[in-house]
Amino acid sequence: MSTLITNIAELMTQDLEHRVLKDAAVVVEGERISWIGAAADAPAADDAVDLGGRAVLPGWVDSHTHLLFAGDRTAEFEARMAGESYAAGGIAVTMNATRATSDFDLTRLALGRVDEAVSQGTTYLETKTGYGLDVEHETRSARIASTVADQVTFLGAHLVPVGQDPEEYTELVCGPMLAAVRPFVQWADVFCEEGAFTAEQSRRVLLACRDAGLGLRVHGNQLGEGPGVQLAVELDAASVDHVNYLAAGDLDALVGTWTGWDASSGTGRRGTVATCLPACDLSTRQPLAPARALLDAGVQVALASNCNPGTSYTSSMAFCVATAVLQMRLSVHEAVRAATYGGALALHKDTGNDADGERAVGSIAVGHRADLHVLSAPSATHLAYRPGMPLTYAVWRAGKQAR
Ligand SMILES: N=CN[C@@H](CCC(=O)O)C(=O)O
Ligand SMILES: [Zn+2]
Repeated sequence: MSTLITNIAELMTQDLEHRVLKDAAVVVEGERISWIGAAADAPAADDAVDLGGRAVLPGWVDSHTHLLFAGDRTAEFEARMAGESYAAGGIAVTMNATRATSDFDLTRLALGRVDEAVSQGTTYLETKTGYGLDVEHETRSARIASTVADQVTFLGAHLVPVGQDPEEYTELVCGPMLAAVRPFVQWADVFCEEGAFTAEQSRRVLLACRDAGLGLRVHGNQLGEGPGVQLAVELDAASVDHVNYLAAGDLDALVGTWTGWDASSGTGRRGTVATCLPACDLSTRQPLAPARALLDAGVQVALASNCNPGTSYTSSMAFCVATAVLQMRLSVHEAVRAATYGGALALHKDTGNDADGERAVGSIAVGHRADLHVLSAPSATHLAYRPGMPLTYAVWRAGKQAR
């Protein structure tokens, strides 16, 4: 079954050539894109959809979320808006509420959040554990996460539960907890920050997870200058996320990871993606991550929602893109790229085609997964020009219309 999607005013492919086509069309066949080009040259297909001059982008790739949680932290948010600072301790409030919730309800809550994200144009997403914080509840979160998200990250090292010895807890994470979650996860992450895990504890967790075959990511430099970025670089992590406070040398270290990468062919030695989380920066009143400086220096950047109940209770990638343009000084093309191709790079899903059956996401090209986001607007510029407006008109996810 093939579908011709035509009368596209602007097709922002985010492919390796950064092509933006005008008056374009796309053909979707099964779960894959089988053709793109000028609408006038489009081949016949079984079915046709006329988009009436709207813009099409790749579906958002949200590479950093925490969707496995119950409860609400409105009071903490209100206190923050009244001048309190964010501190990692709030995670314990969500841990208690999450542990007290049934499997059925935790699944329903997570699925509801995925639906919210998809209805706003997200077509591929990662989510993390990290609100269970014992073997039983981390395993349950990982298992449920594997049924609702495209990729799952083990974040047992999110916070040391109150009353536990940090060293003993770190050993638990590296040993029995890791063994129990392993069947359900692809990645491991640590919150390497004052009040959470030290560099030494974080390194121990990441090395154990790497030995178990997991890819690595780090929550780093969110609340102050710290060792997170350097640790991510040292261990060749796929991404370091937050990056609000970069010390002298952090930017250079990140740049250094990309020296073997050929951006024009998408080949070579991958570096560590800097994932910026603008909705979180605003909700915690932290300085916005220096996305402009990172891009200018040659670092690959992703934008993600960091949807979680503490620091960023939104899955709106459009809000992140608008903020990146309006306040972080990215161009619309750069911001959309970071929220699509950048997320795919961070999740190692930027390559793949018919030959290997592992379909790339985050860009529109033949053989890639048919993940398309149609805007109620003639160009992607409207995402920043009309911030906060409901601009998602239609969504195709793996070739199926999801909205
Ligand atoms: N910083 C660490 N983890 C989350 C927040 C967790 C919470 O406060 O519930 C984040 O990415 O911002
Ligand atoms: Zn996070």
